[in-house]
Amino acid sequence: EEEEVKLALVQLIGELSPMKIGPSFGWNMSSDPCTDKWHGVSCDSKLQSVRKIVLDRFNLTGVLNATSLCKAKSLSVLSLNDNNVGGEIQQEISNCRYLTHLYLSGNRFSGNLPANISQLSNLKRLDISNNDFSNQIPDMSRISGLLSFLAQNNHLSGEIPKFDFSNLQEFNVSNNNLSGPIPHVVGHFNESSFSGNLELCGQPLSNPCPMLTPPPPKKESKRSSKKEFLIYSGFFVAGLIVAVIIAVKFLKKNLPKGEKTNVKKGVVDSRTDKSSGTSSEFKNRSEYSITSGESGKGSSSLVVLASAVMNGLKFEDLLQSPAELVGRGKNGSLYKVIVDEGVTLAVKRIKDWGMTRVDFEKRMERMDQVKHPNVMPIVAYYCSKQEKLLVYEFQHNGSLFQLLHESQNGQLFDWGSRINVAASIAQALAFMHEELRDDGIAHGNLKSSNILLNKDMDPYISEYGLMVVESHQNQSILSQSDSFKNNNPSKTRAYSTFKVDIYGFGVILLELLTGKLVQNSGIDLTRWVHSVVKEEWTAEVFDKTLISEGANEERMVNLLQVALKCINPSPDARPNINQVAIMIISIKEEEDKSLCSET
Ligand SMILES: Nc1ncnc2c1ncn2[C@@H]1O[C@H](COP(=O)(O)OP(=O)(O)OP(=O)(O)O)[C@@H](O)[C@H]1O
Repeated sequence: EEEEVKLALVQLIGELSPMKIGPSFGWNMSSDPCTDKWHGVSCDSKLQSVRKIVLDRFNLTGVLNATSLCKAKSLSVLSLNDNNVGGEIQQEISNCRYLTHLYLSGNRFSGNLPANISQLSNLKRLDISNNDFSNQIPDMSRISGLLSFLAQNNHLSGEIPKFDFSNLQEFNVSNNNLSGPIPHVVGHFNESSFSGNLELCGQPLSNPCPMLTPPPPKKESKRSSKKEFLIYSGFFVAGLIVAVIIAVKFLKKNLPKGEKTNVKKGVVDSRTDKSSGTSSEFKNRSEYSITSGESGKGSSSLVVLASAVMNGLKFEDLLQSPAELVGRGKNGSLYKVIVDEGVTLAVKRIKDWGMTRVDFEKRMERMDQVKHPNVMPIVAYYCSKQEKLLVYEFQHNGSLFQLLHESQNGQLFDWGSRINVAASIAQALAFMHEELRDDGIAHGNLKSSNILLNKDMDPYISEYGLMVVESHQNQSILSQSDSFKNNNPSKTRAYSTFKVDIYGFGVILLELLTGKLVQNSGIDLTRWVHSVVKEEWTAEVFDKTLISEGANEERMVNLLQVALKCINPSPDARPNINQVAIMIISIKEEEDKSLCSET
C-alpha cells in the first residue's frame, strides 16, 4: 500500500484503541498492510491495495475516523461488529466509494445516519443494528443494488423512507421509534421486520392505519396485468406458430417461381456470391437482383425522399455503379455504392421483411417526418415484390463498433468523447421514442455497429425504422396514445421493444466503458460486468486506456450504474430513455464543469 494509506490506517486504528494487540497484529508504519498481512486486513492480490477490514469482537472503543478510513480507496468491506465504537458516522464515509459491505452492528454509534450515505452507490449490505442511532432514516433509494438494510434495535424515528423492497433480501427496522404507514412490503417481509415501533401502522402489522393516513399503494393491478400478459403471450405464440406454418406453405408454393425469374443482364445474383460477409472486393455492378419484368419501371420505383440531398437519383444510377459488399447483418446485406465522384451511398438490401409494400411506404414516409441531427436520414427507398432497398449516405468514418474494437491507427477515443457520444445517442433516442411512441416504432436492433460516425465524428443512429410492427398492434397503439401501461398484449409488445432499445443502449454504454466486445448478443459482456461488480471489483471493468488517461473514476462508476440499470433482466425495472438521458447529461455536465475548472 502507499505510505499515505498506511499512515491513515495507523491513525484509524489509533483512534479505535484496540485492546488485543499482539506481535502479529501489524497496523504500524514499519510494516505493510498487504505484504505483512495486518490483522483483519485483506488485500487485492494484483493491485496490493486494502480491500477488506474485518475487526469483529475486538473490544474497539474509540470513534471511526471516516476520513482516514476512506484513504484506502479500494476498500469494499468494513466490518466492526460487536465492539464498543461510539460517536456519529461522519459524512466523509461517502468518500469510500467502492464500499459494498458496511457492518457496524452491536456498537454504540449514535446520532444521525448521514444523508450522504446514499452516495455509496455500490453498497449492497448495510447493518447498523443494535446501536444508538436516532432521527430519520435517510432516503437510500438511489442505491439501486442494496440487498440488506438491518437497523433493528436503535432509536430511529420518522417514517420509513423509500426502498426498493422487491430488490431487498433482508430488511429489519424493528424496535425503533418509527411512525406512519408501512410501505407495500407484503410478500417480501413480515411482521418481525417492523414490530416494536409503536406508531407504525398498516400491513404486515396488525394495527391498521387511521382513516386519514393514505393507504400504501397496492400492487394487485400490476400482478394481474402480469398474469394477463402471460395469457396473452400464450395466444400470441400460438398465433405466431399458425402464421409461420401458413407462411411456409405459401412460400413453398410461390418462391421457386419468383427466384427463377431472369436476373437483369449484368447484375450478379446474390445466390452465386460466395464472398464472406466482409468482402472488400469491388463488383462491377451492384448485386441487387431485380427481375427483368420489373426493370422497366425500376426508375419510377425508387423514391428519393424530399429532404434528401440526392436530388435526381435514379434506380439505374444504383444499378450501374460499382458496389462493394460491406457486410451482412441480421436485417440484410449492406453495399457501398459510388454513384458519382464524391457521392458514396450505403444501400441496405433488406431480407425477409414481413411488411407489405403499402406498410413499407407508409413507414418510410413516417420516418421522413421524424428527423434528429443524430439519427441517420434515409435518402431513398425502393420497393418491389422481390426487393426492398434503403439508401443512406455512406459514412466514411465507420461505426462506433469499429472505433472501439477495430481501430488500428491508435485513434484516441478519450473519456470526454465517449461521454459525449453516450449523451448524444441518449438524447437522439429519447427524441425518437417520444415521436414514434404512438406508432409503436422503436429501433429494435440498437448496437454499436448501428451507430455511425459522421465527418465530424458525431454519432448517427442508423437503421431506425426497420423494426417490424404488426398492423393490429399499430392500431391499438394509435387508439390509445397515452402510455403503454395497460393490459393490451400488443401494446405490451411494443412497450417491450422500447425496453429492448434501453437494453441495447445499456450494452453500448458497457462497450464505451470497458472497450470490450459484446459477443453473443451482449450476453457475455453483461455477464462479465455483472460478475466483476458482484465480486466488488468495480474498478476492474473499465477500459485500461481510460484508466491510464486519468479519466474520472467517480463519473465512470456513475455511468456504469446507468448501464447496469439499462441491462436489468426485467424490462419493467429498466428506466425509460428520458430518465437515462437525464442521468447521462448530468454526468456529462459534471465532466464539462471539471474541464472548465482545470483550464
Ligand atoms: N451508412 C453507412 N455508412 C458506412 N458504413 C455503414 C453504413 N451503414 C452500415 N454500415 C456498416 O456496414 C456494416 C454492415 O452493416 P449492416 O447494417 O448490414 O450490418 P450490422 O449492423 O452488422 O447488422 P444488422 O443488419 O443487424 O444491423 C456494419 O459494419 C455497419 O457499421
